[in-house]
Amino acid sequence: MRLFLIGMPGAGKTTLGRALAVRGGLPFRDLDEEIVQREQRTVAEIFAAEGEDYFREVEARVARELIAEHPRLVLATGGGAPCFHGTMDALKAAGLTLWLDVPVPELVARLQHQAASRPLLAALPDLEALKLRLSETIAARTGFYAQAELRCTPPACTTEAVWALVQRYTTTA
Ligand SMILES: Nc1ncnc2c1ncn2[C@@H]1O[C@H](COP(=O)(O)OP(=O)(O)OP(=O)(O)O)[C@@H](O)[C@H]1O
Ligand SMILES: O=C(O)C1=C[C@@H](O)[C@@H](O)[C@H](O)C1
Ligand SMILES: [Mg+2]
Repeated sequence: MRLFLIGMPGAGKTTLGRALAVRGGLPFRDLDEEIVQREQRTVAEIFAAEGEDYFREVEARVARELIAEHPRLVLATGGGAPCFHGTMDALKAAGLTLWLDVPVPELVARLQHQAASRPLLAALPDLEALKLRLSETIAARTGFYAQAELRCTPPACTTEAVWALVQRYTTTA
């Protein structure tokens, strides 16, 4: 089986994805990390040198390559990945999608010290601006994220709770 974790930056896709892969004995990949490896530069460097459109093209291609390479997979996607180039449809066609739906105040608490390394959150003057940017981004993306078959929201996004959700879905679907 393939499980795709989607959601906002800071939602915990990488952290939970790794743990779920261990729990289920499945290979784990992180889409941002795969892009960085293949491009030999950071996400911030790609955005700065090539712009967002280029990043979205690479992201969409690498997502499809990972799907083709891995019949069994837990994939932590990038925050914007489902929203460009039909990738949400590609994920849904290839496996089970799970939306980590984390409220804005929690995202702010997690991201306030990390925003500088994230191109779409960098250069914001203060916490209010970060909050506004995250709220606007969620509003624009919810139409994609909400297409996921499964959704969890804290405090129910623990490894065991989500693994049980996945098991229930795969044995009844
Ligand atoms: N369940 C959790 N409770 C509290 N903090 C968490 C939880 N999961 C992750 N974090 C923290 O939130 C931050 C973001 O987590 P993580 O990198 O897993 O998110 P992500 O969704 O992969 O983000 P990105 O879109 O940037 O890749 C990290 O500092 C991580 O330690
Ligand atoms: O939310 C986004 O659009 C992004 C999230 C990160 O995972 C990276 O994919 C990149 O910084 C863009
Ligand atoms: Mg991540």
